[in-house]
Amino acid sequence: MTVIDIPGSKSVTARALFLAAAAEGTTTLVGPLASDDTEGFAEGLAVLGYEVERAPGAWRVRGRPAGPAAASADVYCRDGATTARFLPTLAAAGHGDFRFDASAQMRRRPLAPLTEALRTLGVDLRHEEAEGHHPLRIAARGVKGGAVTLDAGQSSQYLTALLMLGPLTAEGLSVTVTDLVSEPYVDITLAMMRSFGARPTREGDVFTVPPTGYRATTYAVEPDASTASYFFAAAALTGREVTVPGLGTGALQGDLGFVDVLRRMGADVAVTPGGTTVRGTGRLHGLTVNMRDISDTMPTLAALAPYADGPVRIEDVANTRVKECDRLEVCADNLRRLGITVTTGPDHIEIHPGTPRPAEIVTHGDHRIVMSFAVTGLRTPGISFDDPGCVRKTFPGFHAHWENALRP
Ligand SMILES: O=C(O)C1=C[C@@H](OP(=O)(O)O)[C@@H](O)[C@H](O)C1
Ligand SMILES: C=C(OP(=O)(O)O)C(=O)O
Repeated sequence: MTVIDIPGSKSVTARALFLAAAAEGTTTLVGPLASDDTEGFAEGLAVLGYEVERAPGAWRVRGRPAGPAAASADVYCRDGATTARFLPTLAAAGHGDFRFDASAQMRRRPLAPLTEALRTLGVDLRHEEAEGHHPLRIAARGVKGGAVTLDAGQSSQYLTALLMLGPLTAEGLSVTVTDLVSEPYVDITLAMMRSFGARPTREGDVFTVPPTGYRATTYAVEPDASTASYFFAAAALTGREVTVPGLGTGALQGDLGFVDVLRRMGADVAVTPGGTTVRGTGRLHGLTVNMRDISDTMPTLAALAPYADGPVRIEDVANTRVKECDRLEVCADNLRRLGITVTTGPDHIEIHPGTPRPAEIVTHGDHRIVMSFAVTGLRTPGISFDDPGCVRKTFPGFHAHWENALRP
């Protein structure tokens, strides 16, 4: 049995940083993820004037319920969509003149439903270049609150940002969603807001958040379930048994549901209060699966799929086209480089069984393309990457960890 220590969840760390910054008192995050995304978030907070202390394994944030200490700031959000969508929303609740920018990759990713909702709530927000994209400027004067309608069919992060803003408004917030992807991420948001003393509620498509503010706490960050998916897929492919402690029945992250896909394909899976174990059985069946809720694991499955005994069809993942790259086409293109037959449609990908041949994977700077095709590489020697270092976004130590844990 191989026990794998997986770094902290990116999604949980980003939310915890927002909530800690907005809370009354000082919060300690235990086991936060230290990676480009989350360090970028923490540095963004520091530029806004929050006190953030980062020691290995524990980060402390002194909350400022009134908002950023800086009267003006220029914040660079790097590649992180959580940073690029959550931080401007936090700043909007304060008072000051703030500019936000991001990497070329993040500048291409959409923002409009969130920034339109903020404007509806009275926030003075201006896109400097392309409408609905970074860079942007906010003249923050606090947010009164009220009711907004939101299309979160492209990204749940718009809704998460607005929900986390709710307790900081003067009168509370109500958000009606007309569409919603990646719904389990919203459950993470609601659960974590409650851990910081807020009282959000949901009735169908309507989310209501009273203006309670937040209270500091000590918050333990669970391991990252999307990162764990590569190690679980490795077990299913190679017949090993892999256990990830700390990610079990009580986990917040929907991406742990990836192990249900592996179970359907033939792997043995045990999810217990202490962690999750996947054991490969030698069977890997083809299947059709809807990954709308867990689309960060679509590339993991796509990279494993050639080894299944029938076609693997992944449906309802249109929004993977607006991630770090167009993941549907980039997965298809790389699988074709490996000699595999693939078709794509607007919201699906279908991969046929085959024997991958060695090739260089074109990563488009997408960490998940590297980590996913590392799974393919366990059975196909000679797979390389044009930019292996882009794993720094969520898992800087990936390559060493992978070699140590899984190479024979
Ligand atoms: O809220 C979050 O932490 C995230 C939500 C998901 O994004 P979308 O809602 O854009 O699918 C996910 O893909 C991303 O990695 C993290
Ligand atoms: C889509 C991702 O990241 P984000 O949207 O947070 O940049 C991801 O980590 O796969």
